[in-house]
Amino acid sequence: MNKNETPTILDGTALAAELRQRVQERAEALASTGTVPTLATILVGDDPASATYVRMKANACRKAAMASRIVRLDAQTTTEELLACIAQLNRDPQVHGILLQHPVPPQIDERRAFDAIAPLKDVDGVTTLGFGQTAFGFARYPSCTPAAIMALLEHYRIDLRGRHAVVIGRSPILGKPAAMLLLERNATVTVCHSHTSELERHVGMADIVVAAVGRPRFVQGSWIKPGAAVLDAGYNPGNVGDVDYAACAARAGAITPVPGGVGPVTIAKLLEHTVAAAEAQVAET
Ligand SMILES: Nc1nc(=O)c2c([nH]1)NC[C@@H]1CN(c3ccc(C(=O)N[C@@H](CCC(=O)O)C(=O)O)cc3)C=[N+]21
Repeated sequence: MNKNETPTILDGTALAAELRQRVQERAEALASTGTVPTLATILVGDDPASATYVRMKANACRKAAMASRIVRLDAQTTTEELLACIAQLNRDPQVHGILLQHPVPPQIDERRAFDAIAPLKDVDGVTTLGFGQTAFGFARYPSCTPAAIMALLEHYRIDLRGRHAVVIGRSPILGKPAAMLLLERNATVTVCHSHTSELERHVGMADIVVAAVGRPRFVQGSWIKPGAAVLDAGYNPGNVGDVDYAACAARAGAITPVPGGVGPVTIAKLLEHTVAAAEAQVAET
C-alpha cells in the first residue's frame, strides 16, 4: 500500500448502518412468522462503562426489530449463581443469543461462565467450542469485535493474503480470535502482548495493525509503517481508542476513528449473529 496524503477513513458508522439494514429485514421476516429474535445480555456488577455498552446493545436491538433482555446481577454474584442464570437462559426458547458482558468481577470464573453458554446461543464466540471453530475457520459466530475488524477490512477491500498483520493484545474475545481470523484469510500474523520485547519493531513491520490493548492512545504514530492499515479496537473511558489517532493517521494508508470505527460494527455483528441464531433455532423446531 502506498502512502497517501490523507488516509482512507474506515467508516464504521456507515458500514454498521448497512449491515443493520439487512439484519432488520431478516428480523422482520422472522417476526412475521411469530419469532422475535431476542438477545439476552448479562451484566454482572455496576461498572458504568459496561452499563453504557449494554444499553447501547439493547437500543440497537430495538431499532432493528429485535428484542433484548438485560439481566443485571450484583457485583457479589458467585460463579454458581451466574451459571444458574446462564442455564435458565439456555433453556428459554424465547432467547436466541446470550452475551455475557466482559469483564466480570474477580470472584467469578469467567471461562466456566463463558463455557456454560449453549453453543447455538453463543453469538459472541466466547465458548471454547466457538473459539476452536473460529481458529479452524468455520465458526458460526466468531467474537463480535474480531468479526467487525474483518468486516471493515473486507468492505474496504484491504488485502490480507501474504501481508503482515500485527495484533497487539491476546484477550480471549479480541486479540486471540482476531489473530485466528486474519490467519484464516492468509495473512502472516504476529501477536504481541505485555511480555513482547521490541513491540515497536514488530508494529513497524505491519501492513495491518490491530490495536486491542486497552490502554488509551498506546500505539504511537512513529511505530506505523507508512501506508499501513490501522484498526483501533480499543474502548477506553471517554471514548478514546488504543491508538494515537492524529499521529497514526499522518502515516497510515487507512485507519478507523474512535468513535465511529470498530465499535458500531461490533454491535451490528452482534445483531447479525443473533438473527442468524434465531433463524437456526426456528429451523430446528
Ligand atoms: N462479551 C463481550 N463482548 C463485547 O463485544 C464486549 C464486551 N463483552 N465487553 C465490553 C466491550 C466493549 N464493546 C463495545 C462495543 C461497541 C462500542 C461502540 O459502539 N462505541 C461507539 C461509541 C460509544 C458511545 O457513543 O458512547 C463508537 O466506537 O463509535 C464500544 C464498546 C463491546 N464489548
